[in-house]
Amino acid sequence: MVVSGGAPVIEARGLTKRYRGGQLAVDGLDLVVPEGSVFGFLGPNGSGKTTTIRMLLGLVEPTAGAARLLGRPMPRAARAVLPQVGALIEGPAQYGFLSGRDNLVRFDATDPTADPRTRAARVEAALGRVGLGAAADKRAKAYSLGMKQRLGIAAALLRPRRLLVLDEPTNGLDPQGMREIRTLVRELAAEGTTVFLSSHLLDEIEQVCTHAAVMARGRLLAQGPVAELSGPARGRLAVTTPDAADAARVLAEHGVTGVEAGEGRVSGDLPAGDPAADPADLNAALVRAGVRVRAFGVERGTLEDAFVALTGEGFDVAG
Ligand SMILES: Nc1ncnc2c1ncn2[C@@H]1O[C@H](COP(=O)(O)OP(=O)(O)OP(=O)(O)O)[C@@H](O)[C@H]1O
Repeated sequence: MVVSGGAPVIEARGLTKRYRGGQLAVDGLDLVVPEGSVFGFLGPNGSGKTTTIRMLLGLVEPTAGAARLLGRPMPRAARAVLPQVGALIEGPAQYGFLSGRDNLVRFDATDPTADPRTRAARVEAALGRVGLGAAADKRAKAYSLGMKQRLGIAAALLRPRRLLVLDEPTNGLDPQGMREIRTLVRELAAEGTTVFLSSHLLDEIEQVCTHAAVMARGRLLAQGPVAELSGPARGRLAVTTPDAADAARVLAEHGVTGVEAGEGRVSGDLPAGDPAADPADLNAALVRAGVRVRAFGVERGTLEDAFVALTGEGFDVAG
């Protein structure tokens, strides 16, 4: 995965959308998506993700602000830029009575710039790309939801793309289907495609994305590399030991707070802001005191911790 220092693949400045009814769906959004990233656009239902994606792709006119895609202004440069961008918005549109392959043939034929002589090869490559080669002759209506989603992505990948935009690609999928999509996203990223995907599922973003932005009620709360967003967020120390009571005492003596001792396990909060509190020293202190340590680690904060810290509320994953 190459995250280069080049121009951002997506850049929004003060991007705002107020719908005619007066609803402020997106409010002054500043967004920077680095090339080569898998960028998670995270927010509860109704937080403005789809509206943002539509503005980025030039499908909805912003009320204020500006968006650039692949370094070019949108929607002005849409004709030059969009051929390099694959998008899957609001689920795949497919003909159930056609096979997966014939769906792609049909879709490819709607592209006036696609050479009919190389169509078959293009379609086979796209089917292989998403792992539908073996199921290519099945009718799409017999596909699982995950397969339908992959067929939709295959359609977006009939041409080489610099950027792939996926709006809630795992919505409604079972765990197996989600895994398939995650694997595909990772493979595409490894080949250098920047992937921008929206989701209301925190752990999904955490598992697949290098970068993320967090939206709530039309506003951007935070953005950056996932590791920076979720950690250090007050790492919690976790020690696995048969001597839990002794370990708890030693840790407390060394400034660890909120110590909890359970069966074979002790956890606690590292002394905040104390540069002398190196976890290695705590481990050494345990060993000196004769505590037998089976495992010793600092648990990173999760994106959910970060979200709760940002909003003061839980992440509503309903719907
Ligand atoms: N065409 C429209 N006209 C008026 N209001 C709209 C329109 N589309 C969306 N909205 C409103 O704008 C807000 C943001 O909606 P949007 O679909 O962008 O959010 P989202 O984060 O993508 O949510 P979801 O995951 O449910 O699609 C919501 O309150 C929604 O009701």
